Parts: sequence; structure tokens; C-alpha cells
Amino acid sequence: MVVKGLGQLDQDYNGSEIRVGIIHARWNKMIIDALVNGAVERLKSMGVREENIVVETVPGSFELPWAAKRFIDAQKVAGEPLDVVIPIGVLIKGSTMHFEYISESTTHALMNLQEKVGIPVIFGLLTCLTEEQALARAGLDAGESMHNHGEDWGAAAVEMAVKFGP
Ligand SMILES: O=Nc1c(NC[C@H](O)[C@H](O)[C@H](O)CO)[nH]c(=O)[nH]c1=O
Repeated sequence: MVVKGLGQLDQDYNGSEIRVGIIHARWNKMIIDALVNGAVERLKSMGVREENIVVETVPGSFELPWAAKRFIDAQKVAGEPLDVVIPIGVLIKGSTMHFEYISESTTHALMNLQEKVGIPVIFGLLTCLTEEQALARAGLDAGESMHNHGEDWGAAAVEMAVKFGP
């Protein structure tokens, strides 16, 4: 069975020396919690120390880009700079165009954030047309492609920080 979308690791990465920031929205909390847990468990399985995983929250996905910049800056000022950040949000299409505008603007802002902050920003935004799609991608629904994408984001964070770090 081919499980689509799983970005396989190209080698073993040792995350024991990196600091990871997770900043997550609080909309769709049950799904967010599963994604965050998936990312944290994968980070720890790749050697990232629990004390080097720093978690912050924001009201919604639209706040992620600006708050992520402030979060990164604050960690640097505190003398505990992050090596990578994972913004996590769950956007589910409603009856208006709100979903489209937040998805598009937040995605572009997160992509552009990397140049401003100089560390990798992992794309942890689920943009789903239905709640079922979001549940499946958080590993909460036995439906289509049930796989916790938070695990992939954790693995990508370690690879990007270790392979392309300073
Ligand atoms: O509307 N739906 C969603 C949402 N809206 C709030 C938005 O991100 C922001 O917090 C407010 O507009 C205030 O700036 N935020 C999400 O993370 N997921 C959604 O599905």
C-alpha cells in the first residue's frame, strides 16, 4: 500500500543539540492538540530534548506569522535562540471566503518569514475543506489517509535545523 505524502527521511538525524519552537493556534483545539502532540513525540523520537521544545499559542492561524517572529526574537533575546520553528494551525472551509483569504495570506507570510528570521519555518497549516479531512490528517479519523501530519512536521524540523543550521 502506497501511503501518499509521506516525506521519507533521507538519513538519521540527531536532534539532541537543537532548540525547536512550536507556535500553535487555538481554533479547532482537539485537532490542534493531536497535531502538536504528534510533532512533539516525533521530535523527541529524533533526540530533541524536552527542555529544548518551547511551545507558544495564538488565537488563530492568521496571528501565526507575526507572533512567530516575536516568539523567535524573544527566545533570542533570552539567550536561548531557536534553530527552527513549527507554526501549527487548522483552517476548515466555512460558508464564506474567510478560509481562502486566511489560508492564502498566512501561507505566504509564513514562507516569507524564513528570510526575515534566518531559521527554517515548517509549514504546519492544515487547510481543509471539511472537518473530516482535518481529523484524518491529525490521525483522529480512520477515514482517508489517516496519518498525523504533525509527525511529518516534527521530522522536517529536525532535518532542516540539523542539515541547514549554522
Ligand atoms: O475562521 N476560521 C478559522 C480561524 N479564524 C480566526 C483567524 O485566524 C483570526 O484569529 C481572527 O480573524 C482574528 O484575527 N482561525 C483558524 O485558525 N482556523 C479557522 O478555521
